[in-house]
Amino acid sequence: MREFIFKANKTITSSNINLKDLPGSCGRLDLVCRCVSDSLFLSHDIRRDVIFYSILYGPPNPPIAIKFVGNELKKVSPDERNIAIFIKKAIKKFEELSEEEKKYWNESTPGIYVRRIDFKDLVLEKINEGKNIYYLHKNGKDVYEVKIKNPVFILGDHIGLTKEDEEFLEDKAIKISLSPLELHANHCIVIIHNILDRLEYGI
Ligand SMILES: C[S@@+](CC[C@H](N)C(=O)[O-])C[C@H]1O[C@@H](n2cnc3c(N)ncnc32)[C@H](O)[C@@H]1O
Repeated sequence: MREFIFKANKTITSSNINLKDLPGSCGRLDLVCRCVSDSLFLSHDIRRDVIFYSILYGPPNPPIAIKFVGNELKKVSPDERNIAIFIKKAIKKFEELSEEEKKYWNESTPGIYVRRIDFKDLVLEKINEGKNIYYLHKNGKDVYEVKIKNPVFILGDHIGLTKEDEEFLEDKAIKISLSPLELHANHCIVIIHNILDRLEYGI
């Protein structure tokens, strides 16, 4: 199983999503959609061994976490607009829940769940599940020097993680680098998949 957590610092937490303005008024929702697409979709297929989380921290009601489960997804297609429609449905579902219900994962459409949980608590949950946490960062240890097992990969958005998040991860995550260059988060996901695919196929 490969898992990804993408922290979206500015992404809208209301279902009032303008599908014609994902980067602007939706607070870089386009980045979230690209990460969903690149983590879960193959050509004419879905990666069933992937769970992708994004935690949205934009106004008006943060944080909202959305989970995409590869082996349960139905009807979602890889284009940004289609994914944004499903995120809009998930946030609408969230808005209709009671405060108690919001504490747990609630399915909005097949394979897509929504919940109130912050970044740190989600990371702690993953550690409790026995996962290993890898924080993707340009200045980390070279990826080829690290043994990746049972992974959850943490990615920042255009702003990156806060200093506080990084301090929190300090003793919980292995910081790994894919390149000396600053890459887009969705491109990092593609590279990680390729490295792990090649290992799995013994190449
Ligand atoms: C556009 S970058 C973030 C840039 C932001 N200004 C910063 O300083 O963190 C988006 C995310 O991709 C990941 N990333 C970017 N370049 C990387 C690299 N060379 N190796 C590993 N991860 C990288 C990091 O998780 C980063 O937070």
